[in-house]
Amino acid sequence: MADPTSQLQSVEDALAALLEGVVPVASQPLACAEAAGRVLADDVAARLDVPAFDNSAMDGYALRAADAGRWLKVSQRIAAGSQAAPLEAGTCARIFTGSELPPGADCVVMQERVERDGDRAKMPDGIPAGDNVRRRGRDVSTGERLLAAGTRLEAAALGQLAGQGITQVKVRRRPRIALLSTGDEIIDPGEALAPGQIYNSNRPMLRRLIERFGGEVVMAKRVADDFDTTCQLLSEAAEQADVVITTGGVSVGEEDHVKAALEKLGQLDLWRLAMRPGKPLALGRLPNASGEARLVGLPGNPVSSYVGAWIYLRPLLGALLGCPALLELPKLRVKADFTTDTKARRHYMRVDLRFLPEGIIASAFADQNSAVLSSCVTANALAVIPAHSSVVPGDIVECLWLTEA
Ligand SMILES: Nc1nc2c(c(=O)[nH]1)N[C@H]1C(S)=C(S)[C@@H](COP(=O)(O)OP(=O)(O)OC[C@H]3O[C@@H](n4cnc5c(N)ncnc54)[C@H](O)[C@@H]3O)O[C@H]1N2
Ligand code: MOO
Repeated sequence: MADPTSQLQSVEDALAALLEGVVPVASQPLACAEAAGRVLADDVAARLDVPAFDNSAMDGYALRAADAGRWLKVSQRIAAGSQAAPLEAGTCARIFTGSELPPGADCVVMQERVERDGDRAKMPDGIPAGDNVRRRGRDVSTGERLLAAGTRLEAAALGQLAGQGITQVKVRRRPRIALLSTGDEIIDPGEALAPGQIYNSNRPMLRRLIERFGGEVVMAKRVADDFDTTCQLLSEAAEQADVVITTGGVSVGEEDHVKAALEKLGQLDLWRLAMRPGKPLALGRLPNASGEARLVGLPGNPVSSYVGAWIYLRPLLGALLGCPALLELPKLRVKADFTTDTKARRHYMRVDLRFLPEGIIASAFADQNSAVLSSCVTANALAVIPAHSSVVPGDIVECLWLTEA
């Protein structure tokens, strides 16, 4: 009998097939106030120097370094937001953090180091020129690239845009995702559970991951275990979405119709992978009015869907968004505290990375079965255990950190 693992495809081949020919989706102008989490479509150039003028890093006194060590008259007070007058020779200026440095001054001394007597102040010795001065353009110079195309607009990037007075940017539209849940046994929370039925845990789980990866779910339907219905809903989904995701129905059972429907309507690129969980995962294309939608057929077992989403949907959304940070999960090499061995499939084990003073330790969830979703709830990484290998406590394993970008 033929070895059932002999035709398994590698994860690398599957990723290459999945990303082959994928181009970023169209862009749209969007108010910065609405743009958190979105991906920049174009580079953004700085239109201002930041800081816009030389200013003080401390509350204290501005002076010429050459006047250090002397009693100086306090000739002006420069509050933040006001314009400084040139500094008269042999005097100092009372200044505050962020206030403009007066022309002529070249350093600032913090007030704790200064003795004050009426309108005079005693400066400490040996203040180097430039001390406590934040030079114009130190952070950003006009014309330079402020943010690169493909940047995900998170907190610091939104701050950078606001710092330039920018109110609108061009972002990629959110890739549209259709989520089809196959299986006659699947019902939605809120409905009464009959014997043999189970609730649809994959749909809300994948919806959340898709949102974290920058996509939006435009269609979410259940598909009965029936070939014609599967064909009809796959066609409908392909018209509405950039990516059609199915869960379940990709294995070898008589009620598994996704693969056959895909072969009838479009093209099956790849099926059956040398990974655990996720062996029956199917990748393909469905024609639609604008060309084609990609199909990712995730296995029904919740852990297989969850892991498949991190390994395949995250990079696919990265390619559709033109966002390099989403293409690959960050890798860490850390010490394992568990024992395992693998057969013909690479194992993506759900692990908890514990950040201890002595280093990072990967602890594996005890039950790694692909139907046990509890293993994903606290896992913050996947330990990648190569096929035909074994691990004992203390071994170094490669882990993929489960972070959205
Ligand atoms: N004879 C074989 N049987 C199976 C094989 C095989 O190689 N030969 N592979 C097994 C592996 S590995 C996996 S993974 C599963 C995946 O099968 P399907 O993708 O066809 O998924 P289903 O059979 O439809 O469902 C599997 C399992 O998951 C539950 N499920 C499905 N959808 C949901 C949902 N939305 N929410 C919660 N749970 C869901 C479903 O009830 C089943 O228990 O096939 C093995 N079999
Ligand atoms: O490939 Mo399956 O996902 O191991 O249960």
